[in-house]
Amino acid sequence: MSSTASVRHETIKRGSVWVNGPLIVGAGPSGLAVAACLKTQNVPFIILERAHCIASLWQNRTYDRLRLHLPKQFCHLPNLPFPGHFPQYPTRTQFVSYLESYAKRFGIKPRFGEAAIAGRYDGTCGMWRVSTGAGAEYICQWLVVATGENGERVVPEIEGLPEFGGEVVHASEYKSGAGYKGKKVLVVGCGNSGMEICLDLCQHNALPSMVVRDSVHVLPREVFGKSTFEMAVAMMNWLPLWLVDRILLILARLALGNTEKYGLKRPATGPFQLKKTKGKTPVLDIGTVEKIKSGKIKVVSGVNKFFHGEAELVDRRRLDVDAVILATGYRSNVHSWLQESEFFSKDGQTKTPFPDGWKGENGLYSVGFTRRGLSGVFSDAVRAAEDIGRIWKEERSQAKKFLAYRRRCNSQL
Ligand SMILES: Cc1cc2nc3c(=O)[nH]c(=O)nc-3n(C[C@H](O)[C@H](O)[C@H](O)COP(=O)(O)OP(=O)(O)OC[C@H]3O[C@@H](n4cnc5c(N)ncnc54)[C@H](O)[C@@H]3O)c2cc1C
Ligand SMILES: NC(=O)C1=CN([C@@H]2O[C@H](COP(=O)(O)OP(=O)(O)OC[C@H]3O[C@@H](n4cnc5c(N)ncnc54)[C@H](OP(=O)(O)O)[C@@H]3O)[C@@H](O)[C@H]2O)C=CC1
Ligand SMILES: O=C(O)C(=O)Cc1c[nH]c2ccccc12
Repeated sequence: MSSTASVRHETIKRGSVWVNGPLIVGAGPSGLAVAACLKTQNVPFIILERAHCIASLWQNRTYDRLRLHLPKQFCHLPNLPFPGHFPQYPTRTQFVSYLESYAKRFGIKPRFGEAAIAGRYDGTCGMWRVSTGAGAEYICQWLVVATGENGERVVPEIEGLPEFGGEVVHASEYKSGAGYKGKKVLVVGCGNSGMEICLDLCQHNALPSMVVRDSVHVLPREVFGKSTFEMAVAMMNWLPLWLVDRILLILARLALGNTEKYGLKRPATGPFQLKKTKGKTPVLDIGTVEKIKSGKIKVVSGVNKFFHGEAELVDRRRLDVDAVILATGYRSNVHSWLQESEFFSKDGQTKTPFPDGWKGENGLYSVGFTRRGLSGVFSDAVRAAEDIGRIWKEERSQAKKFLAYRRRCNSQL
């Protein structure tokens, strides 16, 4: 007994922080949402954030013209709806100001500049131990992973890119097309980022070409003035997913025409089925398809390699290129710091599908790994906080009983 205690004592660093309540890693929408739900139950917590602000994805790694692309009723966090004057699709600035007031309303004060760099479950003491780049170690009974599905950018290694010579940026560094007037810009990737960046470039009189290396589902953001996403969600209550997908593809054909004619080949699996199984988000079009049809945006095949000022495509064509924007997506960073393989899969997503992927073993939780955007964040945060709150209260009442018992025993001595 005493030897175990001394081993434990030795392995716990002098400056370690024992967390009273859960440790939340990440202060994006997910971290803030779970923190707010804990606050409403008076459960204490510590929240770590690697950046120096909340919601760093939204504040630092998105472009100026970005808006939420799902209607606002699918995007607010628990316990605080968006202000009534917000439009149907709030702007990035509005969303950030909502998150700022959310943090303020619930008194959430993240520890900024603290990136989790290592985390593991210590079976000896039955606690999670998380080290940060700032040199601290946090020891906690509950660990909530809220670092996001988009924690790191995906930057492909394409032959010759270092020799290209022109500007190369990832979509997360792109702010606006203002500096690209008259430039031939190759946008690699045709997800929502690539499509919207091309549109932005067009509107700033640049000359964008968009790489579509395989296939993509493009749906109109609205059909007959109604949100396509909202319609899909309503249909899913009554119809199987394959049928919802069929209907959506018919609507897309009516609204956008045959997009395959313009190089936008559709995947064999339907758009929502693909989102569910592979996490690949369909593009919600806000005008890019029109620009492709009018030839203002060129669709090109995959890139083979780069030369100085040029790109060679898979179809052997050569393009003159002034700048490259890699709209090649993001990945989770969970495996770069958390030593765990039961709950999180190799790609840093949770193994159990929605809505049950929020709880692991030994006090491990995840919020925001549902492949369902902000509506998934809402669902996970409420469930995780309720579960932690319940256990927290049970343990506290047991501890209180124990202390009262000790006091009684002491007074009888
Ligand atoms: C351009 C873009 C637009 C989007 N638009 C929509 C939309 O309209 N609707 C929608 O529903 N979803 C949208 N999404 C999906 C988006 O992921 C969610 O909206 C939302 O940001 C998820 O919140 P999160 O807190 O889980 O992740 P994030 O917003 O990524 O927040 C995670 C936080 O954790 C921090 N962090 C990461 N790693 C560490 C670490 N090791 N230690 C400490 N802190 C760490 C990050 O700095 C960040 O602040 C969009 C995504 C992108 C990229
Ligand atoms: N609110 C909004 O309006 C917006 C929302 N978002 C969301 O942010 C998330 C990330 O979106 P996004 O940044 O577009 O990332 P995505 O992962 O959705 O798309 C990445 C794209 O890059 C392509 N790609 C990756 N590597 C290469 C390569 N080596 N060569 C050629 N193409 C490549 C992919 O092709 P392939 O499919 O073949 O792998 C895919 O087309 C999504 O969930 C999206 O919905 C993004 C922007 C705006
Ligand atoms: O924008 C995103 O990344 C999202 O994850 C939001 C979202 C969740 N489910 C969808 C289905 C179609 C388009 C966007 C989304």
